[in-house]
Amino acid sequence: MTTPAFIQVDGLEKTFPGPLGQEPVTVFQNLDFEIEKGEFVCLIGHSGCGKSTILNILAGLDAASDGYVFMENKEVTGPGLDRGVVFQGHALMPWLTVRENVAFAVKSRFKHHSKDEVNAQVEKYVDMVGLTPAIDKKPHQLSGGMRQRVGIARAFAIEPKMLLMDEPFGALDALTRGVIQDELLAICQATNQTVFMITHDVDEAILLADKILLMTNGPFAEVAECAYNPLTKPRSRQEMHHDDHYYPFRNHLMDFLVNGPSTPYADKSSDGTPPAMEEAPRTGPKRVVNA
Ligand SMILES: Nc1ncnc2c1ncn2[C@@H]1O[C@H](COP(=O)(O)OP(=O)(O)OP(=O)(O)O)[C@@H](O)[C@H]1O
Repeated sequence: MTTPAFIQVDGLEKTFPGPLGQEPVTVFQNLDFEIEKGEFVCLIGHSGCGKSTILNILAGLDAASDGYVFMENKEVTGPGLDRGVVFQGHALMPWLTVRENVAFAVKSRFKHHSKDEVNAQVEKYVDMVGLTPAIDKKPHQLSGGMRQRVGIARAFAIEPKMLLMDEPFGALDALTRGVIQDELLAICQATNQTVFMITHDVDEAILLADKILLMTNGPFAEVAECAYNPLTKPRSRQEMHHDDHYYPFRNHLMDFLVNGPSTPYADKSSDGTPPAMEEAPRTGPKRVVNA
């Protein structure tokens, strides 16, 4: 008998009631996928295909219309502190300092921790995201990137079995985004964290994910492909474009987003070598031959 995956999603479907007098809308259907412990999974797909709804169902914040989510063989039926969620808007409490915001989550998760234990836990994770100098500041005294880091520290500080992130870096400038991606990668590698993350950024997915779920457009969206990241680990933003798989894999993901599903990446090269680059269409001017 095979051991069930850490997260098992079976036949997930979500139908929302339509606006007054209109038919209900099935946003996605027949979703089946698995997440192994310690795996980093990214979900990509166009706006409206239901990515946030899926994440909310995994978090237990929304209910599926059909199908199931199991975590460690137990059905997910509501929110729980075994799952940490990071949204695009960091959702910090503005009247609390960084320390107090993170401590609030730690105290809810570890009810029997002493004051010193809570403090130690808070300081460990605030330090991990490089915010020790700002630990006693309030959110309005921080930049957007710093606030997002607090959200990440808070989610990690409860030591969740699974971290769920909905476009956590979507509102950040490219430089800050890169720095926090590197931090996230380092923390995930150090803690073997299981992560499910939504992103619109193909390079972010290639850098961070072990596997990438590719969703078709809604309504009736489905996961068309589960693409395993062929780039060797550890990956870095600075080096990953030198990996032979980078451009073929990136092109595959971009082609999916532009043209829809095609041959799965794994089937394009069965022997582990990168598939040959598809030749770009020749659009240059035709050579005029003088008669
Ligand atoms: N509570 C709701 N009631 C009715 N329709 C909803 C509700 N929540 C979401 N929807 C619809 O479900 C669809 C999927 O929404 P969702 O936010 O999950 O998509 P998404 O893929 O995350 O989009 P984006 O990439 O733009 O964030 C959208 O068409 C949205 O309008």
